[in-house]
Amino acid sequence: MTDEQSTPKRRFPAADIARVSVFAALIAVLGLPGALNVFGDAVPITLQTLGVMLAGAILGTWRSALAVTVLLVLVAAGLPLLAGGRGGLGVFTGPSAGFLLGWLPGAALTGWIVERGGRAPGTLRLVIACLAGGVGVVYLCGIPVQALVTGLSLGKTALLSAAFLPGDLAKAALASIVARGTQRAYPDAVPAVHRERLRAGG
Ligand SMILES: O=C(O)CCCC[C@@H]1SC[C@@H]2NC(=O)N[C@@H]21
Repeated sequence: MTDEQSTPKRRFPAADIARVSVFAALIAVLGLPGALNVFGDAVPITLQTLGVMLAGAILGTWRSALAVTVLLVLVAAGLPLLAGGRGGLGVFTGPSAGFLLGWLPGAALTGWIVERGGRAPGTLRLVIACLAGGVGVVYLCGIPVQALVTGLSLGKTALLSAAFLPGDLAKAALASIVARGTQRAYPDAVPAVHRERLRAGG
């Protein structure tokens, strides 16, 4: 019997715990440059969305969702891990709460598209994934909550959120380039389901 046959497969190997922790930490570190508040106190421009896209694109669906969950739990517990050194339960009732919570499904969808979505070749699939998850889903969760909390109309809030687009498009492009480089340099670091596609040239 080989070692592989005799050792029971762990549901969550140490390497995955390490990857999830590293990306939760990366999202936190990307908050260090600070928050740019273009609408007074409402929703800041932050580099942390780059970390969310990178987590989805490199870790895949479940691991990226877990990385964002770890970050959000630490934030809820009061750690000042959001851009500008914010944390605590209050941020989940503020104008940016929907965006913040949207990071979770946003990262997961990014990962899902990278792992399983469509037939688009590697880099294009990464760009589509980052745009759909890291921008589309995050805005879909964020804009209605911001409208509700601020009392502005949905249309006005959506219009205001257009200010995030140039930065978020640049982050999606950067995340795709970095993720593609990571896939090539460390094929064993990407989720198994996606590794098969990479081997097949996807
Ligand atoms: O720090 C927070 O309270 C959450 C910030 C959410 C920022 C949103 S995410 C999408 C959009 N892009 C940005 O750079 N900022 C907003």
